[in-house]
Amino acid sequence: MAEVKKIAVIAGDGIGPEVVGEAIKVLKKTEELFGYKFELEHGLFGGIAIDEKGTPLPQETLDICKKADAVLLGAVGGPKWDNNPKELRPETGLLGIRKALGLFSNIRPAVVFDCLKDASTLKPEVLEGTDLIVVRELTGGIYFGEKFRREGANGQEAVDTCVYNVQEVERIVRQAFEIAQKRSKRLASVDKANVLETSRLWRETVNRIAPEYPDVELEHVLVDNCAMQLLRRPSSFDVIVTENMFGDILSDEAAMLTGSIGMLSSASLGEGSFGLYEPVHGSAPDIAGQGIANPIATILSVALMFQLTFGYAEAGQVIERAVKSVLDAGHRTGDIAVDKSKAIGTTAMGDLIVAAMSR
Ligand SMILES: NC(=O)C1=CN([C@@H]2O[C@H](COP(=O)(O)OP(=O)(O)OC[C@H]3O[C@@H](n4cnc5c(N)ncnc54)[C@H](O)[C@@H]3O)[C@@H](O)[C@H]2O)C=CC1
Ligand SMILES: CC(C)CC(=O)C(=O)O
Ligand SMILES: [Mg+2]
Repeated sequence: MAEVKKIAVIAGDGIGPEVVGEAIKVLKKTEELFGYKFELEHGLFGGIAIDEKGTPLPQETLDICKKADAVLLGAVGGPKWDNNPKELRPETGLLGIRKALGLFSNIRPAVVFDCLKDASTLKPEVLEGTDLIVVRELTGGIYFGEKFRREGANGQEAVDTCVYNVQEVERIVRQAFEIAQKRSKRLASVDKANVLETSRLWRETVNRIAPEYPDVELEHVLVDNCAMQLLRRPSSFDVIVTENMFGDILSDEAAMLTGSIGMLSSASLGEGSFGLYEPVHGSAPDIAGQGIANPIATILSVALMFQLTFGYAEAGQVIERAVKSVLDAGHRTGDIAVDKSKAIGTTAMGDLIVAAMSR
């Protein structure tokens, strides 16, 4: 009898419940195929938690997450709550849950499926062979630094501070080197060391650690140049490691190599095997409730959960193969369809992927 794995399921807002629903079908199919047992416990988070509990991150949701082996998250936020920053600020929402669960590392793979090259704005020959991972520091930097307003000589001023300590840089950089060692052994460290003191500390730390990983070829790339090179030579990148805000921006850019942000999965990890898995995209209020969201990012996040938290490598591959075969067969949600009139909906895409799952 397989050990029961506890998964906290936080569907969230907007398209969150729609895409998470399809990921749950994939979990159930995996139980059937492999005899695994998943115990799902649902928690409220984000706008829906404000509406029902008066706070975006209720203690009981945090407790459900802390008791679980992994968390599956949809997305949170939307105009109803974003317009009132006191209710759903990132600090009390996404940033709060990441910090509370000690998730300092965000792994965002961007893999270009051959059959989706037509969905990208880049030329197919530029995209050829693109398969990269952005490793983003997740609980430090400017998103977590002190922020305040003050009266200046020319009116109100706003201040955001960016702070990194050496230990925060070391742990994410080591993780990135280790990931690179298991892949093509190429690591690009992205910073703005020509301007920012935090980036100088970042680069010094990377250079100090690099000799411990002599088999990994290291390049330093300034973030503005990296934004350009991602479009010019995406396939030359293997693992990119960078600080919180740069990683946030570059991973959305990398999403467009794959054709749509609806394709990008992510894992947020801490020291142990516990992880939070979510699509890179947000709650997409513009398409919520229409049944047209692409569930693939969330489904691929389940594959990451199997690989990185549960050690169910084969089950992860079964999901990835199923996604590929459905796309190869020409099925597309609207975001990746060239001919939008032939696009299928969220549920149909989920059903096709489940039907294609086999050992
Ligand atoms: N992890 C999370 O929960 C995140 C939440 N947000 C929140 O989400 C809300 C909307 O933010 P936006 O800036 O609009 O970003 P977004 O990622 O929700 O949407 C950007 C664009 O991509 C499209 N899109 C996103 N996911 C898609 C999918 N699965 N299938 C097809 N199309 C998809 C949307 O329709 C929209 O046109 C905001 O409240 C924001 O704070 C934003 C980013 C991450
Ligand atoms: C609160 C933001 C940092 C969310 C976001 O854009 C992300 O994590 O990708
Ligand atoms: Mg983002």
